[in-house]
Amino acid sequence: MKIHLNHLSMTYPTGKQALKDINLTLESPSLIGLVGPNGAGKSTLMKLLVAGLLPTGGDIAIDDKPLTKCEKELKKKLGYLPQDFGLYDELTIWEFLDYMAALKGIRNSRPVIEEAILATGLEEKKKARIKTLSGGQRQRVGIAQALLGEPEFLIFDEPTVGLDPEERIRFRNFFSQTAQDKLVLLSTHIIEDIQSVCDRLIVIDHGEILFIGKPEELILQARGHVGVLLEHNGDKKESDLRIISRVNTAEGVLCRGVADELPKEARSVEPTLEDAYLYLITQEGKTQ
Ligand SMILES: Nc1ncnc2c1ncn2[C@@H]1O[C@H](COP(=O)(O)OP(=O)(O)OP(=O)(O)O)[C@@H](O)[C@H]1O
Repeated sequence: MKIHLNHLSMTYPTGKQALKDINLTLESPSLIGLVGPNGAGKSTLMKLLVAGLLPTGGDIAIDDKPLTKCEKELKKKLGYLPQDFGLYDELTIWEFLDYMAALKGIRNSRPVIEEAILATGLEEKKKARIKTLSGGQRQRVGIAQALLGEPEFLIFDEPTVGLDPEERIRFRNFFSQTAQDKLVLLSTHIIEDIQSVCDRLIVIDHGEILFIGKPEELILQARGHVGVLLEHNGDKKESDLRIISRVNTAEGVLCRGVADELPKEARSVEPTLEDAYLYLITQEGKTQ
């Protein structure tokens, strides 16, 4: 499956331009991480991809056909977990998935539902009412409904929000397994979630793409721009380093930060993906 976004723009009726001239090709199989700060335009991009919104400029092509001409076909191949996904509290997991399968037009839904329940580890809970589930279990139900009918293209908008670290690890592994033969697009602002699993990364901010490439390529861009320095007790030095974390140590507070040019008191360190992402975002902030 190949999805091509051609000069895509979206301006809401309020006048807010949420996406500006996006050009992008997504191809299966791959697991693509879409990252950006709050309000960057991630959800808008996902809604356009599922034809939940119509772009105000440009177009989207699915396997070289305009999305406007193959919306039905796309919906059959699509699994989508929106950010604000409502569940029917009074239904059991099974009943809810049965209902979603009917909406998707899936015939003989029993084996399909069983498979989605198995994939999300919900076997023991399948007869439980949704209102009795934990946040992580509810999120799993959302993912299970996206998986119904073996979709080729999966979109998960902030799937790990509100989950505990253990659940997040479980989901990460799950996404990388799922993406082996599909196109999976995962939006998040938690870099850790995509660090080890995505083969491609798209960073957006203020409706524009700042980076497309492999996570290692983003890390390379930040080499020489990430440093640490010790802040002795009570001595908060003014520095050009934009601090991104502080850790208490026996010698004082160890600050980690990014800068175009590292101050001489800072020691250069190997960037993590999160450092590299924050460096990119701060660079962009300067040109705004
Ligand atoms: N229906 C709407 N009408 C007007 N403006 C909107 C609408 N939906 C989103 N926006 C604005 O468009 C911009 C992009 O929003 P979007 O929800 O796509 O960002 P996001 O990256 O998904 O953010 P978050 O991580 O906070 O969900 C924001 O400034 C937002 O306020």
